[in-house]
Amino acid sequence: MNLIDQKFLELKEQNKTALIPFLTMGDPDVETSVEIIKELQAAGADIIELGVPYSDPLADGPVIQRASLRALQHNINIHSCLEIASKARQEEVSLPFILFTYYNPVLQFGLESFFEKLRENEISGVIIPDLPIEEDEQVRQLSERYGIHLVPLVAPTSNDRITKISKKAAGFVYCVSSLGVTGVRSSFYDGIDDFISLVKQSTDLPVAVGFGISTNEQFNTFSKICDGVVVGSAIVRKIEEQLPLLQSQDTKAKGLLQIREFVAQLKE
Ligand SMILES: O=P(O)(O)OC[C@@H](O)[C@@H](O)c1c[nH]c2ccccc12
Repeated sequence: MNLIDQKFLELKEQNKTALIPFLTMGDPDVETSVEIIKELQAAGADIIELGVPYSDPLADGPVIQRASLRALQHNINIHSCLEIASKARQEEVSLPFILFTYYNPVLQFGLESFFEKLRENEISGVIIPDLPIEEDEQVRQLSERYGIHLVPLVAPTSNDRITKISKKAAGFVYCVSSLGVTGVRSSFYDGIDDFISLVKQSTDLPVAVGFGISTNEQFNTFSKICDGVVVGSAIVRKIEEQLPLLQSQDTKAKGLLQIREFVAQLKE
């Protein structure tokens, strides 16, 4: 069974909601990303979105854009992200991984070898935000052949495409809570409850929500209506704040602890 399916089943039995952190791989470097992933597991994360930095992250706000720039200074690419995933596994991280990447790096890598490598490195899912369902047939066939869940995004403006997207979904359906780009928010799309219930009616798969979520209160609010909550920018911002501590061996542990404590309180 795919690790994502297994995780959602476990959480459903415990009547719990998945905490799904996103972080930009290689920010600030490969070794630190592996250490942060270990902290996320210790903090109670359930599934991790491993973000592949990209030069033109059109759906990302300033926090993730800055993280991508920092990572790209170290020439982080899909190969490095696979290396990070593999090293995290060697360090006893057993959580399901989802590779989050824009489509261009996948095309550069080669579609078939991309999925071969995902399977080799025990990555259970992939999210490609700029691959519309109308153009994803070849990617979908490969994802099914290699047993990697191609997790779709639905937005409040998806309307009549929600059913079409949900029918082809695998793993879970990712509801984007707001229009615009990623980034911490204090309010969300007006009518978000109706939007999420519409998505839940369109699929038997788990439904997760993301975009803008940064506090324990917001996590608890969404956990009443969703099976998973994605938190990206707030965690990437916490990493950014800790960079001075993370970059020195003497203070690295303190910086990692700050990240772990921030993530742990989201789900308390
Ligand atoms: O950063 P936020 O506002 O917490 O949203 C999650 C987001 O980071 C992550 O899922 C993601 C990162 N880049 C994206 C681009 C499109 C959709 C989603 C994403």
